Amino acid sequence: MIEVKDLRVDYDTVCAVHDLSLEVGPGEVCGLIGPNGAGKTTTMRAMLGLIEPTYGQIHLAGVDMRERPRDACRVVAFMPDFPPMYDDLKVWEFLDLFATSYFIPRKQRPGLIDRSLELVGLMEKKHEFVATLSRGMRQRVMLAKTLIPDPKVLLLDEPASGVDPRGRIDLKNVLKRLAIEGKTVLISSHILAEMTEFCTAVAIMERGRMVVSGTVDEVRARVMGAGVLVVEVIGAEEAEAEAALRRVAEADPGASAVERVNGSTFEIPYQGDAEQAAGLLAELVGAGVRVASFSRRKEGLEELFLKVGARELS
Ligand SMILES: Nc1ncnc2c1ncn2[C@@H]1O[C@H](COP(=O)(O)OP(=O)(O)OP(=O)(O)O)[C@@H](O)[C@H]1O
Repeated sequence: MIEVKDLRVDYDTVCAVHDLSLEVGPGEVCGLIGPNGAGKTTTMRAMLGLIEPTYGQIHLAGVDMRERPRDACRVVAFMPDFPPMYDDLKVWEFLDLFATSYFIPRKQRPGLIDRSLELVGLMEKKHEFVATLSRGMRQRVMLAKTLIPDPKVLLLDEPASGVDPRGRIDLKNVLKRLAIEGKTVLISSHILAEMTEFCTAVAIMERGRMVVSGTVDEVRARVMGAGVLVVEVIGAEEAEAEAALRRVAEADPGASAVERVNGSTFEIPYQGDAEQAAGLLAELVGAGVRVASFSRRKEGLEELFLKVGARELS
């Protein structure tokens, strides 16, 4: 678990992080999102104990980074965006080198190396030279290296940059597995669209401040307000269907006025959650509305970020 409270970091005359608070729970993958210079790297460096904050509290898996930095460093691992790699080593040798530097006894190393290679889906490359790997594979080897000491908290700086779509799917699957194992993952990025694929939570920063944070759905609801239900009814009974649709939907406390977007397709601004939307669908069908399709349209993080940015600037 990551708990940051009222963090401030100054570089001489520049205040890079202002009174920032953030909580990320176990099993969560949180995207730390912001434009260049927002303060993402500074926040991560403070969390790793590499920069002394001006003030503020940082707890990683319950350990106070400022009071017990050595213990905190044992529970956290970091993957930088362009990590140095040793091309003339084989993948397993590269991992063995790091396992040695973590003081892992020789007998335990092969098992740990295999486990982390399996987690990132690169077992078949174990005996290949690092030089022969693609950018995406190198990222995954770095991730395997980061996983060797079995950290509870992972900080990943731009892990998807330069990785092709196949590599991103692999990364997404790895992150899912880490979340299932109960790890707490914080990923910094300014590639917003990709974060929608990877993250269960987001923390949006601008000019050193946290603009909004929470699970993707919470942030979406807070920033964007209602989601929208898109309902298509079968055309033949359109007029009747429309009347029934309006009657049922407008009685639902989560719904606002029904709007026809074209022919037989309607949009309903909707505050309710998935459970309530399912209830509304059942009611529509029960009232005889012949529903051809029913979906919840959610805004992507990119729209969210634009909206937050616009609000911040206004
Ligand atoms: N060593 C430093 N000395 C002085 N100012 C710095 C230093 N490092 C960063 N800054 C400033 O602190 C602010 C936050 O920078 P930071 O690198 O944390 O942002 P970022 O969100 O990680 O940006 P990017 O996406 O470009 O990596 C910026 O205004 C930057 O110019």
